[in-house]
Amino acid sequence: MFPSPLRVYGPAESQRVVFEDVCPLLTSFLDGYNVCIMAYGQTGSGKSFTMLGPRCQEEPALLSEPRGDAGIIPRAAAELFRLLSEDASRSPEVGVSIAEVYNNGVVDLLANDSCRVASGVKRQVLPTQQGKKAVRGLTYRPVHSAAQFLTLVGRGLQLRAKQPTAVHAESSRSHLVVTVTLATVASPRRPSGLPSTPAPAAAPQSDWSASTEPCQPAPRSPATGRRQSPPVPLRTRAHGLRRVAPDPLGQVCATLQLVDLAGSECAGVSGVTGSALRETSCINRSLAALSDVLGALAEGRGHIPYRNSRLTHLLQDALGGDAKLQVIVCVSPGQRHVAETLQSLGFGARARQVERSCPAARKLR
Ligand SMILES: Nc1ncnc2c1ncn2[C@@H]1O[C@H](COP(=O)(O)OP(=O)(O)OP(=O)(O)O)[C@@H](O)[C@H]1O
Repeated sequence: MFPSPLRVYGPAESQRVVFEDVCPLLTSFLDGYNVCIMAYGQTGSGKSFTMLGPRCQEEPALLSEPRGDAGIIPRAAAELFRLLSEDASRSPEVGVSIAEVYNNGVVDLLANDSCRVASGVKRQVLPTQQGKKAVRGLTYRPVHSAAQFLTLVGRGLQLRAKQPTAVHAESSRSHLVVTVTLATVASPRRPSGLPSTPAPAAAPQSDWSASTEPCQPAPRSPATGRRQSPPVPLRTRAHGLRRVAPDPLGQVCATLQLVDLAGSECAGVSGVTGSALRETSCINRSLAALSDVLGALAEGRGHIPYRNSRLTHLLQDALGGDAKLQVIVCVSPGQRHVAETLQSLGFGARARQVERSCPAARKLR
């Protein structure tokens, strides 16, 4: 077992600093690895702030040039398209789908109803022919810029379930999963200036089987000056993680999942009743199922209970497959939250025992 690095961000640390540690995973994604970055923590502890930024749900579109308190998703969108623009040898197709897990159902947040009005549509998680998990019928939109990407995220957020509680006036009542798909034609890297590879015609089905292609040395980011290889030791080369293999047509399709989990909460403290109480119960059960899955993976158990909740079923390939997983645990420093904070840190410790994980802890400012 390789110990995973643990980074604690204090209350004064900026969103930029947090993103600097996430940034190398984008290079991994471009290099053909599947990646999942998720924020976990009690309600009101700063998960949406970390992943999206402040008051994001009120914005029609998130800024494509991230500034100030912009979170991981807008920064990742900008960095992704910046990196893509730097390499003329790639002719990628980038696509986005956005789903929420609400009351143990998967809802497509980019779907339109029969009148072409944006409305969440329930979907099912089903196995693919490759034995992976996919959401059948999930809307997939090609994007060509960070601005397009973030317009879609803004649109999805308009539909995301929210509910004021005694703890948090804008509490998210669902787990948000933004999936970015990057389809490229597999070819050796070539110096820029040479003719580029033709773009794939359509979003391909992913194939997560193994490849033995060696990794390229990563360049330094002009933004941060840091080398953009993944933080070591994530479960990477040394741990046997592999890039996505090309399909028979030579296409590589890697996925980046950006997950803003709903917050764990004590119904007695958040004061919810009626339908909100049902939401709380579903949120807590799905988070417990997530913790159980990580525990089973950490212990190397033969049976991993992915199917105990829609959340773990949806994230099965990221949790137990060949993805690089980064968990950011958000905690509130207040004394009255100590029980929830300990529970969240316990979750982080559990995630850390899974060889692939690289949890970081974050305090609310
Ligand atoms: N690091 C931070 N600096 C400044 N403000 C923050 C920080 N983290 C969170 N906040 C603020 O705290 C409030 C709660 O944060 P946020 O909405 O991200 O919580 P959450 O964990 O997503 O909650 P829930 O699970 O209930 O949706 C928001 O007003 C947010 O802007």
